[in-house]
Amino acid sequence: MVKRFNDLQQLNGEAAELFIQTANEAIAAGGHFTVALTGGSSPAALYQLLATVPYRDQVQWEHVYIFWGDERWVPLSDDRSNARMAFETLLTHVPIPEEHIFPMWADGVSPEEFAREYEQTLRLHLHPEGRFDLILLGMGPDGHTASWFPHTDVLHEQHKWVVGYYLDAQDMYRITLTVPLVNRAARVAVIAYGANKADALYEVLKGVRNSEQYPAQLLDIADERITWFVDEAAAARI
Ligand SMILES: O=C(O)[C@H](O)[C@@H](O)[C@H](O)[C@H](O)COP(=O)(O)O
Repeated sequence: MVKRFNDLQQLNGEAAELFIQTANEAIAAGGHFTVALTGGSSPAALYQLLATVPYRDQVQWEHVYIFWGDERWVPLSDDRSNARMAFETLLTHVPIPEEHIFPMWADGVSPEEFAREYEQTLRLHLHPEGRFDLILLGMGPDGHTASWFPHTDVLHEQHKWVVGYYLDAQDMYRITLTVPLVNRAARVAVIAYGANKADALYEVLKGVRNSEQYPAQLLDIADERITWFVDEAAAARI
């Protein structure tokens, strides 16, 4: 479903409520909550909100396990790191055990080998079939999500859960969860706001099927399991 907001504070408030509700349901049902965070700039305000009262006190952080949907292959100290942004806005401000946080970065290993190791870690923590309780995503102006960039091979990966690959367009390696793993999640929340997302949002939600060009079209899960949190500027064409 698509939730449209005039006000970003309200958008982030409702996204925070979804995070909290999903966490509490998962913890009540199975004792822990597995979530993959997104990077980019859009989720920063949501993460800051989750780190503040009253939201922060509504999550049993000791039962939360943090992964990432994708990452730029850079050290955690690099200001391009998605993990760094999450630590600065959320993870250092809530009582989550350090051993419950799994950044997509390691020194001294290739991105490809890291991806294989990260997949093994996921197999230890996710429900047997590899189902996250929640995956947070953003969407680029080009219609990419996670690190599913247009015309890349990762769009066609149907077996691996995690892939590390060199992204020519950005001259950097990326680590990303794959399409089948994301589409298996119990819930997905996509945060996309700003006028620069309007064309891509139209193509992804209403346009002709062209997932090579608009990879977020690959988010092919039942409507009640995915929520798009968009502002009116991004929703101008839908
Ligand atoms: O590593 C990344 O860049 C993100 O994971 C990426 O998929 C992001 O969600 C989109 O690029 C939107 O980014 P903005 O929120 O900054 O527009």
